[in-house]
Amino acid sequence: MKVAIEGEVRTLVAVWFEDNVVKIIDQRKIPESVEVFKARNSDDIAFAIKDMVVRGAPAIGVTAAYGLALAKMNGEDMESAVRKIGSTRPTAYDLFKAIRYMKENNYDMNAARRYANEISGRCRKIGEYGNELIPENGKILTHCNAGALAVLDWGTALAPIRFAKMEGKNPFVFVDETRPRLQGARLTAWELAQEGIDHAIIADNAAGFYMRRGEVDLVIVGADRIASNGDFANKIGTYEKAVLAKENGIPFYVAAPGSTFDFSLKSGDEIPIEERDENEVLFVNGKRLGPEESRAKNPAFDVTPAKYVTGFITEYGIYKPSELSQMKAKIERDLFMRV
Ligand SMILES: CSC[C@H]1O[C@H](OP(=O)(O)O)[C@H](O)[C@@H]1O
Repeated sequence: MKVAIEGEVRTLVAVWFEDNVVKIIDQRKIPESVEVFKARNSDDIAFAIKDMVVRGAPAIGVTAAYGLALAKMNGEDMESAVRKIGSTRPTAYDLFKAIRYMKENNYDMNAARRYANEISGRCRKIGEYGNELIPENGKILTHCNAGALAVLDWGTALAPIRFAKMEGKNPFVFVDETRPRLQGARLTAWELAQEGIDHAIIADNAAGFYMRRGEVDLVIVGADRIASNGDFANKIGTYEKAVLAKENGIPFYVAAPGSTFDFSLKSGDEIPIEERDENEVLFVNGKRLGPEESRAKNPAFDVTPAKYVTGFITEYGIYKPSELSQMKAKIERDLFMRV
């Protein structure tokens, strides 16, 4: 996807290292503007992840990788830098995978670049495999943003849709707006519009309406952490979409690279769920929605049991939840992934 960045038309990547700073597309500003947040140290990196300047499991991992390499370049105390970045957001497993990878590779900038390139290439494979699931004129529902902005360039859930578009299959996407931070309406819709992929933003509450009317061929979502048994955490609201898909006999797929799988967890009950500031729910664009007296609850993710998952689209292929042990074996033989 080509966009104007700092006055120059270039291929969009969510985060990169340039001019001795980590440059991050500021996702808080899209779709009004495309602005670059410049991180000069680990404090800036931690802020960018926590405040969702950058978000999306793989993109958080890549940002952490570049951020730790930057910290080492700056001569920072690395234990402190790791602690700061590692304590930003608890759910996305890619964050912890990236930290382990960088530690094993002495926080070297070339290792960060290698991490980024590996994630990008793996998500391209997700696109190739997932494309096989999309029929001609296929209608796909997705939740939140699992696109280039959540990864680097291809995305995860949007990667198969990009391949289907390139292959002339004319896909259509139902884009859940995804309250409260509206990653669907703001980010997924923006990515699809940039690439001329036909889509419609829908209220989160409207997904079941279209599923029951038989207008959705399949659901593809991203993930933040996937447990050994195939339970997975993803943006709040994913669980109810999965239940509705099963109720309506619609295939439900989860697209994620190996860096999102946490085989140390037996089930999704063990996945830490981030609670975010209540004001993300109480306010939209600075305007309070409810009365002053009202409080809000704001879990950023929910866990979907494996029984609702048709398959996981990964760089190794497509696996049913019951086949994840085969994928675990592949990861254990994968020099990059097995950290
Ligand atoms: C490709 S991972 C994207 C994943 O991350 C999002 O959460 P957040 O925007 O809070 O980082 C959401 O769960 C997406 O599916």
